[in-house]
Amino acid sequence: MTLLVHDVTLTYPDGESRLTALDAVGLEVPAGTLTAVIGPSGSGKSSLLAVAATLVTPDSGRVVVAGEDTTRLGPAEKSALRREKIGIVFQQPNLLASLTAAEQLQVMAHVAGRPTKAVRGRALELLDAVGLADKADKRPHQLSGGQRQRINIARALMNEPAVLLVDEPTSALDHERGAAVLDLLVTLTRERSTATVLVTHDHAHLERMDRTATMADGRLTGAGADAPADTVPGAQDAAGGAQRAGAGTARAEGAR
Ligand SMILES: Nc1ncnc2c1ncn2[C@@H]1O[C@H](COP(=O)(O)OP(=O)(O)OP(=O)(O)O)[C@@H](O)[C@H]1O
Repeated sequence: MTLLVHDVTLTYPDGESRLTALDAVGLEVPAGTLTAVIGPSGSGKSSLLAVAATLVTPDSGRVVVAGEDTTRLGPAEKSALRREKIGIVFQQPNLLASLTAAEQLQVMAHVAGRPTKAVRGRALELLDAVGLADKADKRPHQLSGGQRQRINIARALMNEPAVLLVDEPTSALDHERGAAVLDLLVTLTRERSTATVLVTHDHAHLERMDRTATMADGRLTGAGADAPADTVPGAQDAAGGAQRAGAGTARAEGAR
């Protein structure tokens, strides 16, 4: 299992007490599949992505990325794991105004310490994969909102992540462009074998996702975490990885 969130609870300070944002949440995402997470505002979707991205440490539970139990890692190790194994697509593209489309991607390889000659070629290949081969030398202000979001997605894939986390990628797009971006995410998930989690309010295209999990009041249902481990493709790998890390069984039981 490429991404495994196991029995995760996350609370935030809330006056005198604490607010439970994630309540015993479990999520299993095999490589090459896409899980959509839906749910009302405040139900915990962004918190789930932040925990899966290792940006927020849960109160309890485990997050296993490509066999690595991230709960055992220090801050520097987590940063390295994020750079190498996790691609994150935020709602807003946040592209750098002075860089061309190709440079937006190339800079990711530099940040990850992979400034090889092949970087430009990989950036161009990814721009081609998102339908922007002819925009490599354009700057953000020369591109439409949909094109900027495609660059945002290509940029997240630059370092060949095992896990792709996507937060509301269609919220600023019209229906047609939103549908095209979701189609693209499904195609890239298959082609690049990423374990993809997509938070969306856009219910129109959910039938194209492999799974749809629903978040309500910090609890998640339908995320595959209630399936027996031996029926989920790749689950044995996750169990091996987790056990090597000394973390016990990899079966997630949070979603009921
Ligand atoms: N940094 C924080 N400090 C305190 N409470 C927080 C923090 N972040 C989120 N919360 C609370 O945790 C709960 C879950 O929030 P979260 O943002 O994960 O939900 P969401 O489903 O992503 O909502 P939305 O769709 O509006 O983005 C909410 O009650 C929210 O107010």
